[in-house]
Amino acid sequence: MLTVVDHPLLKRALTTLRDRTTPYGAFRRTLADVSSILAYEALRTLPVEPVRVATPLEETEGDRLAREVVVVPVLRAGLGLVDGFVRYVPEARVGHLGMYRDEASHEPVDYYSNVPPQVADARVFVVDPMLATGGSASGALGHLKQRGATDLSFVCLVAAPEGVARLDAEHPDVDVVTAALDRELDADKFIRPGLGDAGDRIFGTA
Ligand SMILES: O=P(O)(O)OC[C@H]1O[C@H](OP(=O)(O)OP(=O)(O)O)[C@H](O)[C@@H]1O
Ligand SMILES: O=c1cc[nH]c(=O)[nH]1
Ligand SMILES: [Mg+2]
Repeated sequence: MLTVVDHPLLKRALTTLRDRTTPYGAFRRTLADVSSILAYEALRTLPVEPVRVATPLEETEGDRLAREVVVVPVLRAGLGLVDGFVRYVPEARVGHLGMYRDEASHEPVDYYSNVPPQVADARVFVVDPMLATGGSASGALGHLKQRGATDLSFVCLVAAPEGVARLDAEHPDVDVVTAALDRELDADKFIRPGLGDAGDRIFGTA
């Protein structure tokens, strides 16, 4: 299932991120704000279970999270979406998957993996700002399923129709949450209108 999050503050922030004149410091700060809004929406489906709590006046029923949360950024750009998740769920574990997209073939190349064993029993959120061809996201989700994950969501900032279709075909069980569904991929497999190379814009490497 695809959810395009609709919020005026998210729309304004996304416009700042699309703007080619936004410098990387402001880009990073704005992406941290965006990560809170996306995390808030993506975490909406977390299961809770009852717990007794004593107020200063009496005992009553409350809620606690029923499952562990694991957040897995796809390096590098996914790091920009971790803040919001760990702000709301400070006890969340964070795994890392290193992948870059080969410039000629556009296929993802794996270079790092450090995933907590608890993924098998956790609600797992894979985060990466850009879902373009879907190769990186599909590879990341496949890797986590091999490690035992069964309850996965993919959270991004900008999605291309081609990437959404690929996840739908290869990982129909995974919910996708995005701030925007853009028009198309160009000949270089960049998202149009998009925001350019997310990693370079976050880290100032262009
Ligand atoms: O859907 P795809 O076609 O696979 O493209 C999306 C991937 O490309 C970008 O990463 P990039 O390869 O630029 O690495 P970086 O984060 O280190 O910049 C982006 O952050 C995704 O991981
Ligand atoms: O538009 C795109 C496509 C892939 N990766 C990016 O960072 N941007
Ligand atoms: Mg990049």
